[in-house]
Amino acid sequence: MPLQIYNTLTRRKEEFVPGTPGYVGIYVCGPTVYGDPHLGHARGPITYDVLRRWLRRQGLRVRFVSNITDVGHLVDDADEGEDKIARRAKLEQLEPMEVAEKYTWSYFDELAALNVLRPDIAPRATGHILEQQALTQELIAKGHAYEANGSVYFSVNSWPQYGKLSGRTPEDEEAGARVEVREEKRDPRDFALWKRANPEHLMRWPSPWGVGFPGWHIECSAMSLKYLGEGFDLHAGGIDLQFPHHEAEIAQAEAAGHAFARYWMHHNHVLLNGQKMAKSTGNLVLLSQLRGKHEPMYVRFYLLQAHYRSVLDFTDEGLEAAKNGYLRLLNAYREVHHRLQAAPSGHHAGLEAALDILERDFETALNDDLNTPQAIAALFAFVTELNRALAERPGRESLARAERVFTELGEGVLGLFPARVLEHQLGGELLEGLVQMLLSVREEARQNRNFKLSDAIRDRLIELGVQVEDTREGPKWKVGA
Ligand SMILES: Nc1ncnc2c1ncn2[C@@H]1O[C@H](COP(=O)(O)OP(=O)(O)OP(=O)(O)O)[C@@H](O)[C@H]1O
Ligand SMILES: [Zn+2]
Repeated sequence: MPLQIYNTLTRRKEEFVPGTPGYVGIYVCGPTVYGDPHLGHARGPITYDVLRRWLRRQGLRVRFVSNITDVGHLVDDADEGEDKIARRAKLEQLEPMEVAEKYTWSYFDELAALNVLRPDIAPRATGHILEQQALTQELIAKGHAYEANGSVYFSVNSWPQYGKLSGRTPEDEEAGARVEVREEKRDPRDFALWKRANPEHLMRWPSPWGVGFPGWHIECSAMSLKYLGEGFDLHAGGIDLQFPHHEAEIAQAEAAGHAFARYWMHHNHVLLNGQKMAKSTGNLVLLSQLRGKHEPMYVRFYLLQAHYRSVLDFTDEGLEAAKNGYLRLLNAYREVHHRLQAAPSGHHAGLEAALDILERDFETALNDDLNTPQAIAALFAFVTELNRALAERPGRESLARAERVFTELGEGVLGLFPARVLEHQLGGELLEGLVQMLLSVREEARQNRNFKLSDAIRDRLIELGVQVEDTREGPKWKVGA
């Protein structure tokens, strides 16, 4: 069965067919960069990273675009209030651009530690002011936007399709609209494309409507169309963005006459104590905190063990369990690698059959709306069969295939075994072997009453920071005091 994904636009699973054979364009809404990234911020990037790797494995060329919001996102997510970045700049006594730069890098650094591939293009909103103004002008020219006091608003009333993504009706909106509405809006549902800047507003640009700054939603319509073109394949983001952000993105693009994304994916939230993890509420676990305590691959594995469309309530115990599961897979991978070094030529029918099943089940799982928990379950089932086969000393050809499958599916698609982890493990093994070898030479020297040599070995190890303790079970060592 070919790849099916759940398309929020049609509310059902659909076969994913790229608009241009062989090529896929993906746009993912990135963060507003005014704070250190939390665990919730990693879920989308890891989900769409697996999708990207999976599509690449089918031989498709993927252009992956994910933006950085560095202007225009106001504190209350609506059209009033301070800019989130400008507010942080005041608090930290930095330039708004310094804030954006600082948190853009902390975001990318954390994602790199999680083995998330960098986007092909990571456009910043402030670098695309002209494109946003041009789209705003197209909307005014077509009668879907109007200027009022130096701001420009999208006229929701002029676009009956508004609501098609979220399924919200105008009645829902009227009822939900905030009471105090800016008088310059003709309809409470209208949203800003361009905002007049008050004198104290730091981030400001000239425009045909006076000095101001872009609204939050317009950046994504403008930048996705610029880099991926009309009717691009897939747009993704967190479920909280479905309304109003994505609804507005669609309206802006389509009302201006541009075909927009054909598939929409939304990942569900990571929760903490039952509430959405969010910067604005401070209900969060920072990725940097987790990195201080755990190997980042445990975190990646933890997130992939849940399906992206279900909520995930974070707990330390859950992460601990994920660590054990991850190590089970890693140890199996290492064991295969280790056995391969000295195995004689030969095939093992049981192992080959288990590999056939793994490849089939893994593919079925990912093609079913990126079912990563099921793909991981296929890996676990394989490891059980592998351990059984290993007791029968399988030959080189079968072991080599097992290693290749681990590399291609475990690392290539799920991104769970970067070279860093394997080298660390292999480096650790080598170190253990070398120190043990020195300690046994020292033991032998002692038995031969060659104390000069045994003391010299101990002293040299101490100089290198290796502490040796003689216990009843033999010498033990550790690094550090
Ligand atoms: N708890 C979460 N779980 C999953 N995805 C999240 C979570 N929080 C944010 N995201 C996603 O991360 C991306 C960046 O969002 P954003 O910068 O608005 O984060 P935020 O922490 O929710 O900020 P704020 O609290 O200011 O709204 C969006 O795609 C958003 O849906
Ligand atoms: Zn967006």
